[in-house]
Amino acid sequence: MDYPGNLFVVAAPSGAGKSSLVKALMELDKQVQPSVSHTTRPPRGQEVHGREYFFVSAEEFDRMVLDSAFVEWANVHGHRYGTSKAGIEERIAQGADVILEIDFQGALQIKRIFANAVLVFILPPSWEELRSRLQRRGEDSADTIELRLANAAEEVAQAPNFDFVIINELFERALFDLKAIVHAQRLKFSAQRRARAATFQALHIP
Ligand SMILES: Nc1nc2c(ncn2[C@@H]2O[C@H](COP(=O)(O)OP(=O)(O)O)[C@@H](O)[C@H]2O)c(=O)[nH]1
Ligand SMILES: Nc1ncnc2c1ncn2[C@@H]1O[C@H](COP(=O)(O)OP(=O)(O)O)[C@@H](O)[C@H]1O
Repeated sequence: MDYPGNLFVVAAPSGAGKSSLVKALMELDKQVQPSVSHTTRPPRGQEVHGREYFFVSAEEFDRMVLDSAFVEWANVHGHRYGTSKAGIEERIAQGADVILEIDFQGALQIKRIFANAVLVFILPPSWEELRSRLQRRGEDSADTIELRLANAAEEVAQAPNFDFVIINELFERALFDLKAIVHAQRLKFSAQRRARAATFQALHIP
């Protein structure tokens, strides 16, 4: 299905900086809207229900799975996370660009469903820096940080399956790269849509 809006998917190991980059991108580019996922993880300090996530019980998540409410969902670091169909399909159908901050399993599921989705993987500059960012963020217990670091190797191994990889060393540089990717892909897709429409018109295909 070809929608007028575009889907961008950003994945990264925990602490690499994806939430900070996506938030900064949306401040610079008002055409990009967030997809708010549902999760069974409890909220962190400043997180607000409906802003970072919809925080739901395991039972509610089960119900949504049974109702086929998710376009994709996955188990990540011991909790379940899912992207609701309602959250994205209507908006890309109306021409908005939607950005999903999800794990690699979800990203690859999205690419199977929406072949035009643009997958971006964010890498930290080193393992040491990843650990110190998680510690500096100060939102997770030591055990949670260790679990996230232990899972990071498997996640990083998926980077080659993505369309673009950004190393988030200097924040402003990484933000520039993300902005450039979104801008270039948007131009490419809109040129393709125009070319397709012109071809259909020339061939009198309704
Ligand atoms: N598959 C999938 N992954 C998600 C979704 N929402 C968030 N995630 C991922 O779940 C992982 C944990 O997210 P979170 O608990 O917010 O921790 P953070 O990555 O340290 O900020 C991250 O890799 C997120 O990208 C979703 O809807 N689907
Ligand atoms: N380029 C960077 N240099 C230094 N610190 C960064 C950089 N990018 C993000 N951070 C910090 O690292 C921590 C983790 O970033 P966050 O966006 O929460 O990561 P993620 O969403 O990938 O888990 C935050 O405290 C954030 O301010």
